[in-house]
Amino acid sequence: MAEAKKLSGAGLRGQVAGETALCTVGKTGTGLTYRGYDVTDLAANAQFEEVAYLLLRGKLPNQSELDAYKAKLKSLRNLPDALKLVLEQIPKDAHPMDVMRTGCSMLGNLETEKDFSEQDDKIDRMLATFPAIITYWYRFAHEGVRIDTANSECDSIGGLFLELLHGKKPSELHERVMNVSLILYAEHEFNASTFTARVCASTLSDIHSCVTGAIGSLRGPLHGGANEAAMELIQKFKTPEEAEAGLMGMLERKEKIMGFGHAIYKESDPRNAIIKQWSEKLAKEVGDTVLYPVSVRCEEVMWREKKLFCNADFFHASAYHFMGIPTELFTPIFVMSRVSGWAAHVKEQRANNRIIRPSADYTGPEHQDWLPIEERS
Ligand SMILES: CC(=O)SCCNC(=O)CCNC(=O)[C@H](O)C(C)(C)COP(=O)(O)OP(=O)(O)OC[C@H]1O[C@@H](n2cnc3c(N)ncnc32)[C@H](O)[C@@H]1OP(=O)(O)O
Ligand SMILES: O=C([O-])CC(=O)C(=O)O
Repeated sequence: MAEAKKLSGAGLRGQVAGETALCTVGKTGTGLTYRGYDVTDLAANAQFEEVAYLLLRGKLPNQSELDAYKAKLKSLRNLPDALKLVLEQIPKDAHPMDVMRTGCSMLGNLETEKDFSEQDDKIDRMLATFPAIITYWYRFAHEGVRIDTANSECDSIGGLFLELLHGKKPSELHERVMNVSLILYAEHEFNASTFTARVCASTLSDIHSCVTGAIGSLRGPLHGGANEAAMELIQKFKTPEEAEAGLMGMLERKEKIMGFGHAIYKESDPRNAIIKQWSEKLAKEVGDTVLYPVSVRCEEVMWREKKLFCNADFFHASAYHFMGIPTELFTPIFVMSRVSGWAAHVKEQRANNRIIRPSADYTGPEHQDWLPIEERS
């Protein structure tokens, strides 16, 4: 009893809460695989759509399967008018993660999953429309423009997002970085948002409810929201020396440094080295002499002082910034990617379901006698 209490009080860390064939995280202190494929190989060679297919359909697609899958996703990019109307009501100062949550939920109202035989089509529709949902709202709220989300030039989901955001086809480099980023964020075993999706799925709820709940979990700064918090941090510093002094002060005051540390990895987050390389390339492209060196110094200081390493979020901040992406849209990009992992977990849960319902150790008062209202203090 006492042991169980200690464990549940500590965020269920180290407890096995189910089975998955989708992903391994940090098996050797580091390392990340999707259905047995190393994320480093996937990030170097695959397209995000290929990885989504792998997660959702169980195998890497051959060329004709990939072509057909991409064509299907491309054909699903239009937004229903009723969804556009809802997005147009959301204020400019709303948090874009709230927009994603509402957008997903509204899509579920308009195109409800009536039974699980529809799940693949509903999932593909979410993959195809999420970049459109966030950019439609963003451009309408900030510029008063109603963008056409259905007829963009880019084939890829990452390219589509940049094209809709900036109103022009992205460079090859930027489309490639978005592709890598979406691959890195696609799946991560029983992280908080995925676990949320699985708990919801275990009640036999619909796919939009599972994903809407997961978006809510991802929003927090201890999870997906850390990429935005990391951007706010590095933007405070003008030089690596300032960054070092600033971080030392924060550590002394026992403040959390966003973008560092991990619940599972003990040595490093393998996604960091990959996105860091791309951030460096982008820094060169834009002639940055501040944000990238500041980020590198933060990494050095955190390792030297605390043996804490950058997680996937830290160098994503500078990489996204160099591509002209507003900070508040960083976490919605995570959603565009992770919907593939969430949905794959929902499918896996449904295929072998039992309602997820753990127990709690009771820590409240023992029996209390009923008190009539006039006798209460
Ligand atoms: C894609 C993702 O979602 S990755 C995670 C993104 N989140 C962040 O970057 C937020 C910052 N990081 C954190 O808050 C944590 O490291 C988490 C939430 C990721 C993991 O939390 P936990 O598993 O509870 O951390 P863990 O048990 O390893 O912490 C060990 C110690 O390091 C400290 N620590 C961990 N991360 C940090 C950090 N980023 N900054 C300062 N100290 C930290 C903890 O406070 C704890 O100290 P204590 O023993 O004195 O209490
Ligand atoms: O696994 C976790 O706890 C958080 C994480 O890195 C992710 O979801 O990508």
